[in-house]
Amino acid sequence: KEKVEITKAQRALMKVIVDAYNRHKIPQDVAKKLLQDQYSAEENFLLLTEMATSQVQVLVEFTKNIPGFLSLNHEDQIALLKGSAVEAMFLRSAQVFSQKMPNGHTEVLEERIRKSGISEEFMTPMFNFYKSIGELHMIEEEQALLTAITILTPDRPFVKDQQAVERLQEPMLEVLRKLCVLQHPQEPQYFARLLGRLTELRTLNHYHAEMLTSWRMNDHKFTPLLCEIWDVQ
Ligand SMILES: Cc1cc(OCc2c(-c3c(Cl)cncc3Cl)noc2C(C)C)ccc1-c1ccc2c(C(=O)O)cn(C)c2c1
Repeated sequence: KEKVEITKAQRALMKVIVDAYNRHKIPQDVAKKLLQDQYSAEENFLLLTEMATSQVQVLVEFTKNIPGFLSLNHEDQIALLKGSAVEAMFLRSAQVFSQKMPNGHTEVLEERIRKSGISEEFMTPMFNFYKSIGELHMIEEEQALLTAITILTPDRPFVKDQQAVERLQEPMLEVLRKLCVLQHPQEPQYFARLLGRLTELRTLNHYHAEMLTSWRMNDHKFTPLLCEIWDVQ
């Protein structure tokens, strides 16, 4: 039986990531807007666009706190953010869903997503993903590390120095592997299940590109920040 122990250095790395993850969240006044009572498809789209824009800002701040990220080549920093934004946002919105947000936000959020001009064919994989994340009952350390690992994916488009990104991602994967063994001793496959979610996330990129196209076809406007990070307009 392998004796798994998280070293002091690994615990320090985990603390930096979790603190950054907890520090950077969508401001409450933005999240609260979900509860306002207009429910038209237009209103829902505008609210979700505001959420997404706020979430991108949160994501950029979180990423800047990942040890070593700011030492990467600047173009690679941009390539990693652009390449991982949708996945990190699906991961965050899935975690928010499964945490059963306070006072019924979850139902309201689901209602707004279902009525924002997203076609049925994208709803199913999206809510299946939300469900599969919910079933994992991740602790916040796992959520924070999984988000950092998603951002530090070396084979994003246009990344020049993939080895430099691998050198940052590998220690995160090792800490997460040990954490999973310690947190879920009765489930040796838990770490593999977490990594399986990252594969599922990649498929959502494809659906999301189609969602953007169909929104744009119906003349929906995005914010400058979303246009920049998602290469639209
Ligand atoms: C819930 C959502 C949706 C969202 O994006 C909304 C969108 C998406 C899309 C879709 Cl629908 C689902 N998943 C990922 C994408 Cl990226 N694709 O396009 C859009 C807009 C532009 C219409 C962005 C962000 C949040 C979000 C994130 C965190 C929190 C949070 C907390 O951290 O405490 C509290 N609340 C209410 C949150 C809401």
